Amino acid sequence: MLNTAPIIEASALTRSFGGFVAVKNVDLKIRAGTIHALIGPNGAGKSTLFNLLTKFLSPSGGQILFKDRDITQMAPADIARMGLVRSFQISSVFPHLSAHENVRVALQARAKETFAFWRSNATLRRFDEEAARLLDSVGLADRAQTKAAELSYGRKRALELATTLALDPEVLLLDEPMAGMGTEDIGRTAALIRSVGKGRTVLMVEHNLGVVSDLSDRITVLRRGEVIAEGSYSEVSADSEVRKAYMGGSHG
Ligand SMILES: Nc1ncnc2c1ncn2[C@@H]1O[C@H](COP(=O)(O)OP(=O)(O)OP(=O)(O)O)[C@@H](O)[C@H]1O
Repeated sequence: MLNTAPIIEASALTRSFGGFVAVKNVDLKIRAGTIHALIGPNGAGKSTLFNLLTKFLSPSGGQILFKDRDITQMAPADIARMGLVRSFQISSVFPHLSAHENVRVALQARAKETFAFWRSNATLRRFDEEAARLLDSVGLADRAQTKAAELSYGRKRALELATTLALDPEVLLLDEPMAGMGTEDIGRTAALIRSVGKGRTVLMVEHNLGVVSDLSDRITVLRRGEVIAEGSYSEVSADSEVRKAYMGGSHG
């Protein structure tokens, strides 16, 4: 799997804010079918790099290829349509709709683009069945009729994942999926990411190194906007530069 072709390939990716270079000449290959994590101390440039790859920020220089197509100048909605979908911090959940309705809305939004006759009863039934299947896959079958606003934090995020999966992404981009979660939700969400990662590519920024070591096939470590190491968890955690970066804490 680690030898599959890169599905995302960034070269010499750079982003400056005024005179400050937050991401500097980053070369990055995300291989198809892998779970790939971006880590590094605070201020290392992880969020900036993630925002560049998901097209929430424009690069100051460099290039991003997705399945060999140049997406450097494309908008987030366009790359989402191509199968590169970002979850957690943007996917919207409607608080007053039930979990089931939220997933159905996401399924309908996707179908609208492909089927002209999506309102037929048979199609609506299919949406209901598919929504139930997706809720089940994220462990929310017994909360299907609960309003999103009434779900616990961890379950809300599981619902966000279900609405993202409704778009059937080829690449799932997760921005700190464990942020703000307690131990129990972390365990459940990690299992969820592993299961939805089967047959897809996952790129995540994550601070919880236990989760990173548990889930990731490959890890890229950033410090001060540059890649300082890449490899498996055991490789990067044995790297002296990585150790130094983490010892340096927030000054990384
Ligand atoms: N919009 C911006 N304007 C100015 N500077 C920015 C902006 N966004 C990020 N930076 C700076 O770029 C550097 C990298 O920030 P970034 O948020 O990408 O790091 P990070 O690795 O995600 O950090 P953390 O782990 O704390 O979230 C920081 O020094 C930050 O202050």
